[in-house]
Amino acid sequence: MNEHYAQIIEAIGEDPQRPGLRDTPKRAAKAMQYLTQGYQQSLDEIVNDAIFPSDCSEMVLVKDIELYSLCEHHLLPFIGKAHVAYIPNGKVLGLSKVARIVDMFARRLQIQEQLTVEIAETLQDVTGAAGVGVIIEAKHMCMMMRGVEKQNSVMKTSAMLGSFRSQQATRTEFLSLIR
Ligand SMILES: Nc1nc2c(ncn2[C@@H]2O[C@H](COP(=O)(O)OP(=O)(O)OP(=O)(O)O)[C@@H](O)[C@H]2O)c(=O)[nH]1
Ligand SMILES: [Zn+2]
Repeated sequence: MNEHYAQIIEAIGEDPQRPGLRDTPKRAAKAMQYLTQGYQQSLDEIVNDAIFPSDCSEMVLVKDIELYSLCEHHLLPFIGKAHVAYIPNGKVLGLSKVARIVDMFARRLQIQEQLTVEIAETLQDVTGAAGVGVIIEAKHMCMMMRGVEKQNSVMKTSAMLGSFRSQQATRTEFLSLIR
């Protein structure tokens, strides 16, 4: 990856040998590896068996989980928040693991719709929940720094599974809790 970044720096008309840029390919490669570390992670490792028996059957919501992802079309960041809720069905998941699941999928090349669905389906698989709801609101640098250059538009996506899909009351509760 270092070599490729050096080529990109050259291709934009810069001198990869000038002092300020000499270590840039290495740094950029390291940063890119960090931003896409989700590919190296496995769900088992992330969840680490932090699934606990519980009688709770009320909604669990983790709101305002910040996320940083990369749009797969331009490799530019999209940045925002995820709100993740589920209705337990005999088991609850360690609180931090919800955010870890968000990060595992965000730290990949993504489109927001796919990211939203992947988080929802994974939480469903891991917990066997009666229902899962995920909403992501994000700003896309590819729409702000370039292209159509809209600074205030926010993309909102949702994925509703199980009772979040079939029961209006559950969906309404979720939406009112994140408001
Ligand atoms: N649905 C969806 N589209 C996205 C996402 N991130 C970026 N895009 C869009 O992907 C599209 C790619 O369109 P193209 O016409 O192939 O690329 P482009 O010429 O760079 O498009 P512009 O951004 O309109 O200049 C653009 O409309 C982007 O806004 C995302 O998460 N979800
Ligand atoms: Zn983009």
